[in-house]
Amino acid sequence: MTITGELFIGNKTLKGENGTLTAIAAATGEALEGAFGGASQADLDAAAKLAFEAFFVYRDTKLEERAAFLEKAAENILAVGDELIERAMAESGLPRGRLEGERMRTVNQLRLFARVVREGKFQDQRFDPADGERTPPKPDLRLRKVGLGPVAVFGASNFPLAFSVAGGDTASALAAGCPVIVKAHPAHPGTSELVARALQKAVIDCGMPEGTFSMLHDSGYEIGGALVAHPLIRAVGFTGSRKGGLALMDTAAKREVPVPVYAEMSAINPVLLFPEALKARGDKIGEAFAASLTLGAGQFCTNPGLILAVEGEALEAFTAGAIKALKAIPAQTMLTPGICKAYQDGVARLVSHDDVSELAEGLEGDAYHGQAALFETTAASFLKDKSLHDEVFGGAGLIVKCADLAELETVVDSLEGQLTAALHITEGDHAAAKKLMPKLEMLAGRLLVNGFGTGVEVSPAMVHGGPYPATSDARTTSVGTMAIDRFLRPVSYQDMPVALLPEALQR
Ligand SMILES: NC(=O)C1=CN([C@@H]2O[C@H](COP(=O)(O)OP(=O)(O)OC[C@H]3O[C@@H](n4cnc5c(N)ncnc54)[C@H](OP(=O)(O)O)[C@@H]3O)[C@@H](O)[C@H]2O)C=CC1
Ligand SMILES: O=C(O)CCC(=O)C(=O)O
Repeated sequence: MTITGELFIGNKTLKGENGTLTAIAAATGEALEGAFGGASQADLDAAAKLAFEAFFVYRDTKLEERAAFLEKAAENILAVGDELIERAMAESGLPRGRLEGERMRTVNQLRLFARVVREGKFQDQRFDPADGERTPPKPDLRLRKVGLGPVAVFGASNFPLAFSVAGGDTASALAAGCPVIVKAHPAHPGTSELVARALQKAVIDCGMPEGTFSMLHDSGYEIGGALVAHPLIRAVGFTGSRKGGLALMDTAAKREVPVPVYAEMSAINPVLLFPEALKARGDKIGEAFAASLTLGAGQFCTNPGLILAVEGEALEAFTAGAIKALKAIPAQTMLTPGICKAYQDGVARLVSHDDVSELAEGLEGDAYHGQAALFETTAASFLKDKSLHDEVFGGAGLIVKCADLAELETVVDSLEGQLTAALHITEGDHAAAKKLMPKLEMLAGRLLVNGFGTGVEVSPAMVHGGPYPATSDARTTSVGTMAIDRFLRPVSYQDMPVALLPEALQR
């Protein structure tokens, strides 16, 4: 398939004329096939108008039809074939195996939401009958949840498939009955085009209203901001930097009618190593940590960037295991030259920090590669300098040595909201771990034992979220079936004649 560089506005495609964006090969910095035309305000208005009109039809589609549409989208993505993987590899620098896995995660995520739609429980229908005998008399009340309206989705740079055009935000919004306008991420515009074509075809194949899906490219910041500000947009899904998420939250809050922005932003995902676990298998945990830290060049928001443990011989065994493993890990291509530069700057800040020691580096690589790095500091230094709490997006980890478990708890208390917190324990650590549980529940959206948070399972019981700044709203998740709740709101019907009730509430 030729990459046309076009915008997807409802069922049409057209070349945007508001500047041009070029796709860059992550490994070489060279231009790839396709010049992508940036959307204008008029293009955005056209997509938003179609989405708003489509909403009134799409929200009332039969659940079976909506589910079949999501399944068709999954089928069409698979039908793009290897071209999708090849293009995503070139644009992101991520390896084939990872992208093939990510494609199946994306497809299965759409299929999972199809099952959620078919089941219908997300509508949360409630019936509370009238009671005229009660004092005061009680009205007949019925409730169901409805879609919020058109949703803007910002694709993520680090997951060109599972968190982008047809990723979790899009799948959950479409499942909720909300049309979607995607702002493609400039790191993978060609991949975005191939997926957008599959989604647009699914809309047409399944006879969904035109405007159920659109996708725009932005040659600067202008259209992304204007999309969030657009009065016909009713919610926003975003995965990316804290700076970007905050800017979009600010735009949404300043609208005449503010709308929710579900932003998944930065995290350093603390890993707590408890004494008995360290004694039993410190070196093995160290090796596993090095592997998780450097997965996908460390470009995961769930990356385990912070190790907390009590200093001593057992911690040294962990550190030795991690150093040995890390030194053998090849540098990997990073997603974009900009992300690579930000990573190198972050590492350089740690290298030159007076209170931080560099323990090891991974193998050296080429210009656009991220070289893994491991650092250590003391709890006192970490508590003193808040800049050490900042995410370094990539394969850099920081070990914080604590005098005892009480000091480790003080460090936990000092942390910002996180996506995950991992505990490495044996049975002998249970009492110490249990004591920390209430604090950890306050800290993170997902608590996990004897593992690392990278690789989020798409499940009904998953929370991929957490207190600010991990996300903009700790009550939600961006992965798993509960993600649908972000794009729904409840409506109550009081003493409504049956003829006026939505079909699902007529009984
Ligand atoms: N924790 C995490 O999960 C992740 C963190 N990051 C962090 O983000 C850094 C940059 O990566 P990137 O993925 O580009 O993330 P960004 O947050 O910079 O960008 C994400 C998306 O939001 C858009 N955007 C950002 N700021 C604005 C704004 N003010 N107005 C309108 N649109 C905006 C971008 O558009 P455009 O680029 O067209 O301007 C892009 O489409 C990384 O180095 C890393 O630190 C990145 C990915 C995931
Ligand atoms: O670990 C994962 O599978 C998902 C990570 C993620 O959401 C992200 O890096 O943006």
